[in-house]
Amino acid sequence: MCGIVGIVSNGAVNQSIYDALTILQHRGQDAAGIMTCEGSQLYLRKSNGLVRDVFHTRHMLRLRGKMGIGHVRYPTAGCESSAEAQPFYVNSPYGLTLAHNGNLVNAESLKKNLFREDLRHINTDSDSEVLLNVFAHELQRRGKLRINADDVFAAVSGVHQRCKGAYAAVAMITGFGVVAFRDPHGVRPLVYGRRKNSEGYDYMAASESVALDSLGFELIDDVRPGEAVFLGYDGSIVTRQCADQPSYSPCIFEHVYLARPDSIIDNVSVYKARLRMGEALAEKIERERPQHDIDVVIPIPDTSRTAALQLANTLGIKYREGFIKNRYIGRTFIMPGQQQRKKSVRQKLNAIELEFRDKNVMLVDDSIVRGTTSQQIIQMARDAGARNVYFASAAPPVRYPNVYGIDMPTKDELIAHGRTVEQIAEEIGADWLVFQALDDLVEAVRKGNPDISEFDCSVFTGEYVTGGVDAEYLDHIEQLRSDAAKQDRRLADHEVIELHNNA
Ligand SMILES: O=P(O)(O)OC[C@H]1O[C@H](OP(=O)(O)OP(=O)(O)O)[C@H](O)[C@@H]1O
Ligand SMILES: NC(=O)CC[C@H](N)C(=O)O
Ligand SMILES: [Mg+2]
Repeated sequence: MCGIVGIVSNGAVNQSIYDALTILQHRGQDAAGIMTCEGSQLYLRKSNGLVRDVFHTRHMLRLRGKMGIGHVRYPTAGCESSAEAQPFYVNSPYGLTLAHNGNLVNAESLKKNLFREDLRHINTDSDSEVLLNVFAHELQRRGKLRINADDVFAAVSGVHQRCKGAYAAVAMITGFGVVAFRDPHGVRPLVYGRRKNSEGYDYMAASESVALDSLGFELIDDVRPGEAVFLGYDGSIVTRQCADQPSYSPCIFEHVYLARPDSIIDNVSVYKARLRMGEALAEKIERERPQHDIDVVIPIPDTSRTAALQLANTLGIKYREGFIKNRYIGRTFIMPGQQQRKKSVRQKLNAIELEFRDKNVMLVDDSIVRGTTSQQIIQMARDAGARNVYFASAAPPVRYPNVYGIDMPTKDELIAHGRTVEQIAEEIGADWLVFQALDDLVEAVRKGNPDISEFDCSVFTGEYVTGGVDAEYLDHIEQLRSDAAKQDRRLADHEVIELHNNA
């Protein structure tokens, strides 16, 4: 889950793209990049770090032009080198750049085909560079010096035929426009909107609607699964369905954890979905333990707050902010290494003792993935004097790897994999553990938009909506992306062989 944005305006876009990336920062904390276009010239700045660290005034001044794309990265393929920060660039045809959220599951075979058949060289292990080159090849096949929106849509159709997996992307065609497109299952989110300018409208496509809101854009619509939205350099906008058989099957984990609560994804308010998750979980608690002795409900900040609040309301129990979050520490789950994640929980959260002493506390989190947070937080609650520590997860047990843009590729790193609920409770040290039922989670989200035919629930079920994910593939990514493999790569020297970058 990276964050992407593309803007076409009648004035400079550098500051708007920067602001949008800051708002999407929760989707990727490892690297950031902006590419802008002025006439036939492209300007790029990308590097590892948070948005505020990557772009200094001198970079911003050089990012000229009234059209551009941006990216915040949470790597799920390749390595963490700044050379794999995005946007990516390829010079032919026309000078193309691309920013991608998601993960291709057939990147390796595509890479071979690109080399053998399309005569294209890929310089990194990033699947996003593959995606860009497939798009480039499909556009090149049109064989035109001057293209129109139909050519762009035909190229997106070509991408849909060749690429498998999850991709929400913005691609910029030098001097011509920005196209935003989403894979035929719509796994990762993408919305677009407009803002009035002196001549017409500025257009923006972004991962989440909160980026539109904050910059004064009104939401037009979601980019539908398989659809492409072309934002012309001349201020025009055209949309087209480019997939033969699109199906609405977005990732449910966006609603559990990834997205901001103030976003609306596929017409579902994330905030309301989380409230409904809290309500359903409270009802399950009442069914399973009508005689419970919970004194107080305490969320584990940040993401679980919304669900925990409604859980407490439904149970009719006090809701208390017993943990205070250090606002300067980012999200721990999307940090690159387990050591860093472990250390960050303690730096990030601190208990207010009076909310715990001699009480039966119910801690609520949105999900338990590796168990890093829950293990430590339960101990902190005990250290603060809690009599009993109960734990509720607003999502079902996460038992299977994600292959669509969330970096949890190794089943053995998941605390719920191969364990019963009782065993998980023992592992994390909870006196009682309760998980949301999958049907209740699906219902909580679907209620916001009954047109969604199914959700990608693969982390809970092991069923992958796009197909193309078999045991061999899962073994392969496990070897590439386990914590141990990543640690080895981190120690290796990453020479940055890059095209021009505004350092
Ligand atoms: O079981 P784990 O592997 O610890 O993963 C799950 C935890 O990680 C996330 O929090 P995070 O700190 O990333 O972000 P938040 O502040 O948005 O809750 C999530 O909200 C859970 O608290
Ligand atoms: N989380 C994502 O969306 C990652 C995008 C891409 N696969 C990368 O690793 O850079
Ligand atoms: Mg959390």
